[in-house]
Amino acid sequence: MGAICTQVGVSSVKPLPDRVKIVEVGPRDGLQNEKTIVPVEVKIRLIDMLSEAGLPVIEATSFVSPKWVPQMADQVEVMKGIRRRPGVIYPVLTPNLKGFQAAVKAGAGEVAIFGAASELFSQKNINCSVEESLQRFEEVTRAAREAGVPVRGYVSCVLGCPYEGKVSPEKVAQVAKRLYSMGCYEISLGDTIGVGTPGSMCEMLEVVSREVPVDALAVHCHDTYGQALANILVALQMGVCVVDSSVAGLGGCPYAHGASGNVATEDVVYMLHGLGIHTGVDMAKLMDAGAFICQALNRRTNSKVAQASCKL
Ligand SMILES: CC(C)(COP(=O)([O-])OP(=O)([O-])OC[C@H]1O[C@@H](n2cnc3c(N)ncnc32)[C@H](O)[C@@H]1OP(=O)([O-])[O-])[C@@H](O)C(=O)NCCC(=O)NCCSC(=O)C[C@@](C)(O)CC(=O)[O-]
Repeated sequence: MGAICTQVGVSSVKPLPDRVKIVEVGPRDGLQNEKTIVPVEVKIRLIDMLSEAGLPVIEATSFVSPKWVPQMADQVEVMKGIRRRPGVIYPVLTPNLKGFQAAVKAGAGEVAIFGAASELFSQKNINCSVEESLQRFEEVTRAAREAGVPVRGYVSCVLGCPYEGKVSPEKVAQVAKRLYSMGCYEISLGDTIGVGTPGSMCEMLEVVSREVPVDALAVHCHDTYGQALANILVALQMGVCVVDSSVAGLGGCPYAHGASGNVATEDVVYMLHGLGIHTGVDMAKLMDAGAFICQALNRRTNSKVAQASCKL
């Protein structure tokens, strides 16, 4: 794999972008796995602090079954309680038509559908095969088109699966292409369990970008093995300009046992600003949001930048 990637890397390295869009997933991916129900006022306050910090996209909640993910059962209250800042997008997860209809009714202006490149993960996460999930997503994208609602698509397990192990880049490309063809404007490639390395990220992106234009791709890295920032940097070098992250590094998928949090937004912003890349994010306000949610959860931050700043 190393040899393949060295070749790919040389031919694919692009100048770093001037600007990167950060998709903040903390209120959804960050909180969905919390065992104790987080009060709705805390979720609303967190989302409002993140919008005040300049995050352009904040994934607010999920319209999934409350039996599957009890932490997201207050989705309607969250959507009604947030102070919508002009220009900020607040997407929500919708696994099927029922979720889509509920999301629109609650005022969602954008939704995300979430598939996987692994059969077993798809079964555990949304109780259906990959093919069945794509058929459900066709229904959602059709309804979304009629309602004028933009749809983002996720592919999970792009660099490895907690149940199947290695996942082929070709399978990732196939699912990403289907989501893109059905109308998703952006495809977020999820390293759900954080096992990827710059080598496997590079190889996967090379294969996927043959099927989906690179400017429609985002990366969504969990930091289980401490590789997330390195993987993001490689993705930027390959032309990706959209990065998902979670304030304070909160999170993990309830159906991906052992997966740690997403890469911390503070750490991504620190790296990007250090590279001279514009994000529109105010680091001080972002740190306040991280401190707020860590205090509310009685949790130490997973952000290295926030940890270092506390020592100053
Ligand atoms: C997809 C289902 C619903 C299938 O679940 P199912 O049990 O197969 O669904 P069903 O159609 O047989 O319905 C069963 C019950 O669920 C209800 N139901 C059905 N749909 C909905 C809905 N939308 N909202 C609310 N309720 C719903 C439905 O009405 C029924 O209620 P009952 O009659 O028993 O009272 C379920 O498996 C589910 O909700 N899964 C969600 C799992 C989830 O949220 N996982 C975490 C997000 S993915 C992730 O974190 C990865 C990501 C995106 O971050 C990227 C990465 O890191 O890789």
